[in-house]
Amino acid sequence: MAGHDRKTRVALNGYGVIGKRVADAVACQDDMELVGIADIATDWRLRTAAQKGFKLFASLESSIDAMCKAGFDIAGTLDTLLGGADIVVDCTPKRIGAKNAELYHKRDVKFILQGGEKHEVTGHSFVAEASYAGALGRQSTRVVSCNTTSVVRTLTALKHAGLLHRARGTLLRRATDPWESHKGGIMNTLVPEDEIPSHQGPDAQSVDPELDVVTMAVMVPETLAHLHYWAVQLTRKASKEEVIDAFRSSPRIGLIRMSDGLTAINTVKELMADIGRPRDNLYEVALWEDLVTVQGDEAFYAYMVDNQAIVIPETIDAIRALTGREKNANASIAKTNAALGIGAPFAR
Ligand SMILES: NC(=O)C1=CN([C@@H]2O[C@H](COP(=O)(O)OP(=O)(O)OC[C@H]3O[C@@H](n4cnc5c(N)ncnc54)[C@H](OP(=O)(O)O)[C@@H]3O)[C@@H](O)[C@H]2O)C=CC1
Ligand SMILES: O=C(OP(=O)(O)O)[C@H](O)COP(=O)(O)O
Repeated sequence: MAGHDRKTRVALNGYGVIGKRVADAVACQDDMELVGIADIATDWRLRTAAQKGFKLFASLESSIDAMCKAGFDIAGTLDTLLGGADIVVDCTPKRIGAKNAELYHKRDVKFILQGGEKHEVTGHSFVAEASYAGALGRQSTRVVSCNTTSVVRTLTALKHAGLLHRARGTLLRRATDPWESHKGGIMNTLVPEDEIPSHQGPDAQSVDPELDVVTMAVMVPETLAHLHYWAVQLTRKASKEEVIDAFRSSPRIGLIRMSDGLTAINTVKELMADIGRPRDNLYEVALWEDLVTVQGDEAFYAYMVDNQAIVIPETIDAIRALTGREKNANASIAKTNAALGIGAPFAR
């Protein structure tokens, strides 16, 4: 904590799929303190937060009564919470974050939005390995969506190796989050996204405008994770080993092998459960090393994206970048990775 006499005080707004994972990740950083959680929920979801000892606040004045009636000890409103925070991580549902940004500006507090919001709301989009330096000292940034994060991580690895010319990817998107599969899932169908490119390609360019990337997406009837297939035009003829080495150089890409029995997305999730990752979180892009195929100057590969977990380490790094607590991207990435055990289960 050189140069800082106390921990960064982090507030969280929206304790859902992403928010609860961010809260746990903040709580295990030695340079951060989770000062409270704001939400509007009145059911079991917030009760688990209370049981963990997190201080609870009401995101909306209009929710206070219902939250108190539900038995929660509410310490105040979001406004009160912001008063004691250096930065707020907004993990509310799509488009609510953009509305909340007005309040954060008014309160002059630093803030992070998630990938459901547009780039324009913050004017900066974040993936640690690609745009950390640009976030230093800013008031706000947007951690891009799960699929977009994976696209930027993998293409940045190829770019850093001098191998990336242009990339075209097909994304098989999980239909809904597991805990909501009784509400919003699809069954016995495949649903193509209604435009090409799907949003992830342009979103990746909001992080790195140099990327020549097009994405197409289809929703599939499962809830475990997303699966990507990529065809990449390289800058030159290369060997399979060069392409694999490029991916290996990223601290947040985990190489897995079909030949090791990791033949499907459920087996990879089982591995995460077996090694004791909280909520079976797979923070890394899990890329099949033995599927990587290179023909002349073209590379083909596939990987898995745990939509619920991949943006969590990015959010932790974004906190250090905005607050200026750590100026060096690699140092922040290494610190976050160590705290969350990222990289350990994968062969380097
Ligand atoms: N789910 C995913 O896989 C991923 C999501 N994202 C992005 O992360 C963000 C959060 O998504 P996700 O975690 O799935 O959302 P969830 O719906 O799981 O969680 C949102 C939480 O915020 C609460 N909430 C609703 N309205 C407000 C409000 N006005 N103020 C405060 N809290 C509120 C919700 O309560 P209630 O349910 O009662 O409304 C819920 O507890 C979105 O931008 C999303 O696009 C990014 C990557 C992956
Ligand atoms: O950020 C995500 O996906 P995306 O990169 O396809 O936008 C998450 O899987 C959430 O997607 P959702 O909008 O289907 O809930």
